[in-house]
Order: sequence, then C-alpha cells, then structure tokens
Amino acid sequence: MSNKLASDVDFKLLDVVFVFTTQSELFLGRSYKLLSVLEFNSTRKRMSVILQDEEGKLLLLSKGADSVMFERLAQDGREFEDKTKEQMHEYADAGLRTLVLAYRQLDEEEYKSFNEKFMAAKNSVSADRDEKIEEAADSIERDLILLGATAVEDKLQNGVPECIDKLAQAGIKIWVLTGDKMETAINIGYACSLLRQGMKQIIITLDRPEIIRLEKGGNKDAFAKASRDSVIYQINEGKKLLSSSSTESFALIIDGKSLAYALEDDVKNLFLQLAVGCASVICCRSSPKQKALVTRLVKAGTGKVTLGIGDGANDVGMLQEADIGVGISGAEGMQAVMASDVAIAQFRFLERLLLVHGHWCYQRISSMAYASFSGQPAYNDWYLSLYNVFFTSLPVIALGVFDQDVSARLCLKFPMLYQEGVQNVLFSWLRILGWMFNGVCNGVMIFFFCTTALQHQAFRKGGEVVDFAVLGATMYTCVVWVVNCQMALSVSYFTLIQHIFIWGGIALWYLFLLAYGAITPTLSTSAFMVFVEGLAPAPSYWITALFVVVATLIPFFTYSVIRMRFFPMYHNMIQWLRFDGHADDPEYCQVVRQRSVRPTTVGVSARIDAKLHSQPAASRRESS
Ligand SMILES: Nc1ncnc2c1ncn2[C@@H]1O[C@H](COP(=O)(O)OP(=O)(O)OP(=O)(O)O)[C@@H](O)[C@H]1O
Ligand SMILES: [Mg+2]
Repeated sequence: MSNKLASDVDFKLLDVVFVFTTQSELFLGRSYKLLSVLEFNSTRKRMSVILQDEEGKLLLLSKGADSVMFERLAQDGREFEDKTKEQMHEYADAGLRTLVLAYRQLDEEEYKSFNEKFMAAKNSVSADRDEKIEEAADSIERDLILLGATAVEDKLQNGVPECIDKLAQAGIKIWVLTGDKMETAINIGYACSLLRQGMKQIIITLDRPEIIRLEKGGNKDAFAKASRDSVIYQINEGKKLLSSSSTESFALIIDGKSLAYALEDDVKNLFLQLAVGCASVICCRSSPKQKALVTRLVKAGTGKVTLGIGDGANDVGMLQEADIGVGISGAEGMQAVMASDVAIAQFRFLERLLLVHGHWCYQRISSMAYASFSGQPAYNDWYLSLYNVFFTSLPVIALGVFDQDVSARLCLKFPMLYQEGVQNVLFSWLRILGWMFNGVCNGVMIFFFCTTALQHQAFRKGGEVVDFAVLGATMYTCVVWVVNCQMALSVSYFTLIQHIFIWGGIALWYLFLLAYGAITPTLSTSAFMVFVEGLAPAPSYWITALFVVVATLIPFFTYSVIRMRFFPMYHNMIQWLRFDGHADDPEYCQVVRQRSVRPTTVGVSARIDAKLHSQPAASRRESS
C-alpha cells in the first residue's frame, strides 16, 4: 500500500497526520497529549482525536469520507475546498481510496463541556449509549478547517475478476455494496469487469447543482423533498431508458444519500424493478444498515436466494440478512467471519465454494433431504426394541391363532371356499408386496404428517417448540395406534382375547412411557419424563395423534372397502351373507355358489348345476 498526500496540503499537516496513530508520543520533536478518541464506524464514516500540545493548545483532528467531511467545514475553512475536490476526483478515478483531513482549535470551555457529555455517554449503560456518544461527537466535529486529502491504494485481491466472470457465467447476478466513494467504486467495477466500455451507466446521485444549492440554502424540509423527488425522477428516467432498448446492457450506480430515499417503503419496489433490469448494480457510500436493507429488499422482493460476501465489520448486517453469509478472513478483523455461515480466506475461493461444493451439496441433499446426512434415529432405542415384543406382537399372534374369516357353518355350506386354499389365491406375491407397500406408505405418512404438524409452532402453552424426543414419541404413538387399528380392521372374528391384545397393546405403550420416563435420565435418556412433562400436558400432542392416525388409516380403509364392495374374493362374498342376513336365502346362496373359483363337476350339486345349465337360457335368467 502506498500512502500519498495531496500535494497542496499545508505543511502544518505533517505535524498532525501522523498523530492518528493512537500513541500520544512525540513526532518531529513535539509531544502531544491524547485526550479523547472519537472512534471510527461505518455510519459515522470519520474518526477524530482531541490533543493537547506542549503549549496547552487543544486541537481536534478529523479524517473521514468526503461525503461527511465537507459538510462539517467552517465557512472560513474552505480555502482549499475546490482544489482538494478536484484532486480527490483524480485519485478516485485512479481507483484510490481517499480520506479528507481537517482540524479545529478548541477552547478550554468547549472541551470541558464536550468531555463531560462524552464521558457521561461512554459510561452510560442504557440502550441508547451509542446514540449518546454519536450525539456528543457530532456536536464537536463541526466548523472544521480543511487541510487536504490522502489517497491510499486498495488493491483487489488476486483472482477477483476471473472469479466474478465465472460466477456471472453461472447465471449469478452480482451487486456491489460498498462504503467507497462513487468514482472509486466505478473504477473497481471496471477492474473486476462488472462494468465495461459500451455498457450504459444509469447513475442516481444527489450530487446535482440544484440539490447542492438547496442544501447550502439550509432549508432542511425543502432539501429533503427535492432530494426525494429527484431520486424518484431519476429512477423513472432509468426505467424508461431500460425499456427503450432490449439489446444494450445497463449498469446501475447509486450513492448512499440517494439510496436512503430509494429504500423508503413506497419507492423501494420501483428501485428494485430498475435494479433487477440492469446487468450490474453498484451501491456506493452505503452504510452497514443500507447494505442489510438492500439485501433484504432483493431477498423479499424477488424471492431469490441471496448470498452476501464481505470482509469487514461494516458487512456484518448484510451477511446476517442474506440467506447465505460468506465472511472473508483477513486484514479487516474477525467480525465478518464470526457473523458468517461460511468463512473463506480469499474472495476467489468463492468460485470453488459455489461451483464445485455448491453443486455437489445440492445434488447430495436432493437425495438426502430429510436425513441431512445424519444417521440419527427418530426413536429412543428401547421404543425400537420393544416394538415387536410388546406393542404390536400380541394382536398378530391372536390373528394368527384365532381368526376366522367365515364361520364354520358357512364353510360347510360353501365347500367351494376350500378351493381358495387349493389354488393358493391368498398367498400371492402381489398380496405380500401389497402389505409391504402399505407399511411403507403408512410410515411415510406418519413421518411427514407429524413433522409438518409440529415443526413450526409452539408446542406447549409456554411457547416451547418440539424437540427431537417429543417428535419421536409423537410419531411412535401414531405408529402404535395405526398398527393396532389396522389389525382391528383386518380381524374378522373378534373374541375377548383380540380386544385385550389390540387395545392392551396401545395401553401398554402409554404405561411403558410413564414407567420408562420415570427412571433416571442416565437410563431413560431422551425419554426422561417425556410423557408426563412433554406430551400429556400439550393438547397439540393429542390432536396431532388423533388426526394423523385417522388420516393414515384412510387409504387402507378405503382400499378394503372398495375391494370388498366391488372386487370381492370368494370368501368376501360369503362374508356378505353373514352381514346381509342372506345366509338362509337359498337363491342368494345359489348365486354365490355359481361365482366360485372353480365350477363343481361331480356330486349332487354338480348334478343340480348341470340340470340348470341345460335349461333354456331365458328361464335360467329368470331363476337367477
Ligand atoms: N479508520 C478510518 N478513519 C476515518 N475514516 C475512515 C476510516 N476507515 C474508512 N473511513 C472512511 O469511511 C468510509 C466508509 O468506510 P467503510 O468501512 O464503511 O467502507 P469501505 O471500507 O470504504 O468499503 P467496503 O464496504 O467495500 O469495505 C470509507 O470509504 C472511508 O472514506
Ligand atoms: Mg472496508
């Protein structure tokens, strides 16, 4: 970095320039006592110190951005104003970062009253401490005498233009939000190829003669109104220009003062429309808050995903507002890195971060979205172990041992039913796969219903949201209910044992939760007190369980009903006899018999059948 001083700076300056290091020790044979430091921040855009020299003279020395320093000069302190401005333009055009230097002599009284105010502000612990300090500082940093300007070369990091080029090719829109002066920002825009010759620049600025005249006039209201109108007018002009040509590409450059008006509620959408239509957008002299507001505007206004990248404390708001904040660690301290989601060491690494890792992650997450690469089971280990043992096994055993789809009497009455076994219609692969499919569907439904029902809201009265243990236990409750209820739906013949097993299995789950949750947390881990303190007092647990269970049962229930009603198997038809009370209606029984899996060829019934068949078709139809 090279430090250059503006050439016409009064040589008195040499005495003061170096005092900006915080030591109060001596330079050029003089010693100064450092009395106060008015710190820099990106909103103030300036920094001052108050010194006392050997003769006891009090000096306030300030340095800062041109936009704030020039308006703080005294009427008689502007001797070098035009010359300095001219030279600063030159420096900024060359891409250098400029600072304006100014000073003022203070008298004892003034310093004393300032110091009291300043110390009180610094020592205050109220929420408006910063505003108080700012106010105190503001009151003394006035009526300054211009000394000159410095210019510092602020080099782009390696590989920035190439990186930006790659990102642009990837279809990413790039906005530059900087605290720098407009000329410097434009120059840097060229250096990193965001701007190029032949691109039409739409510049929105309040650096216009009529506005400056009003500002000097001192009527604040008139000035604010004129500024606002001017910004709206310029935005509208820009939009007209934009719509007049579809082939040219445009760059929008806006300074901080105009941005303040452009971000007002009723103007911001207009501004966004203009900005979105431009190929590049550069916001200069923006404060940290404006950086954050612009990011929010883009995020909310376009619905696009935003990424903020920055290295300084002035980027923290923006990094936190953006969907993804990337901090660059380096010369400007650690604030940006600490506020970021991802930290990198150099800007150019962003290329690899997005184009390589971004792509891979996207592709991986698309197939892993819900587990997020985690092998964490949703259920406590003991829930899983006891699933087959206590909560769901007994009804299955009861079904396997006791179930009767058709009563003994009907089995005997319709011997053809036996053919279902001989022809093995019930043990088909399709049926087995169908049951598996049913299981998977139920699992998926329970998971997604429960997570969506519970995820984004307060779970209990106190406003607590669900944690993993509560979510797991809720899902498990639904699983136990669904499995047992499906069992109840599949059972054709209820005995007391079936009832005890099915409803007992469900009751056992709650008893288990109570008992297991009551033992020490070292053993019960995530289930500790989960029912007593977590689930039971929360109405949302009971409501969720009720609705999820009913909803999950609907597909199975619908399937069973449709199957039974429209595509009955032979035993289903016989079951109907029981339900419809047709069991003793000989004609109906005859119809059922005729629908059997295979026609009978020998025996008494076959003889009757054969006889029926040999009758004329018309009378047969009658008899049916
Ligand atoms: N230590 C300082 N003392 C006085 N003025 C400063 C100091 N640092 C920066 N400035 C002035 O304040 C302005 C704003 O600084 P800020 O840190 O917000 O942004 P920046 O560093 O210029 O740009 P970027 O946003 O790209 O980091 C600078 O352009 C400069 O003119
Ligand atoms: Mg900076």
